[in-house]
Amino acid sequence: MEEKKEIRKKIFKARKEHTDEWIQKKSRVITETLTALPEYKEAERIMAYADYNHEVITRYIIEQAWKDGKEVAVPKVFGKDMVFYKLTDFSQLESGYFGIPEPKEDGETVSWEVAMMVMPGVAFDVNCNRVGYGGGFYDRFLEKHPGISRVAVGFSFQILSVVPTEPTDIRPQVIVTEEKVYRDVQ
Ligand SMILES: Nc1nc2c(c(=O)[nH]1)N(C=O)[C@@H](CNc1ccc(C(=O)N[C@@H](CCC(=O)O)C(=O)O)cc1)CN2
Ligand SMILES: Nc1ncnc2c1ncn2[C@@H]1O[C@H](COP(=O)(O)OP(=O)(O)OP(=O)(O)O)[C@@H](O)[C@H]1O
Repeated sequence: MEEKKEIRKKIFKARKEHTDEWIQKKSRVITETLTALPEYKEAERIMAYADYNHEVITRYIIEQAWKDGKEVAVPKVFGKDMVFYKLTDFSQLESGYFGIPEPKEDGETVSWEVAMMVMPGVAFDVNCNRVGYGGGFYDRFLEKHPGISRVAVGFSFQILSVVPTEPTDIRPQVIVTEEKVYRDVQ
């Protein structure tokens, strides 16, 4: 099995090689599939992320969630933790941790009742294991909030047959790619 470091390197390269147009087109397809899921329909608030560097674009999901009357929040990093602030307009984002767009600090935080998390990731496998940037931010956050439903988004080139796991990993229950929906059966 490949090490996480090598996996990250390989996927970052693949992400760079895809054009903006490809990333936009497939992100729209992912949005269509994600917003048809029961997890999305049942959620009153969507805990999204603000994409950078050819991650799945979340703008379309966020816009749809606003149209559907859902509350939207995105994370800001503080030390080893993330705080989710309510997002009502993209102008509330500024460049933050490692250049990731983050909400300004004076925003309103949200509750995590009846919420769905849109999880980013670098690589996944068919059993819904996930490799992120290596900060452990999502594992730490989700450990404290087990009631939040977990839906990851990624492109099909990010799905590998097996990725390394750790005991602290918290798997998404669903992964949506432009080609397929993976559901955790374990
Ligand atoms: N858009 C987005 N926001 C997010 C995440 C994410 O995956 N995507 N996170 C998910 O946890 C958190 C930030 N986590 C991060 C953890 C480490 C690095 C980091 O070390 N980046 C370096 C090196 C990358 C590498 O080569 O491994 C860099 O960008 O230079 C970045 C983000 C919260 N916000
Ligand atoms: N609940 C937790 N409590 C303490 N440490 C944790 C917890 N979850 C993960 N960690 C630690 O965080 C580090 C990074 O974890 P991991 O490689 O799984 O990150 P990742 O899922 O790739 O990153 P991210 O969630 O930020 O995208 C590991 O050393 C791991 O032991």
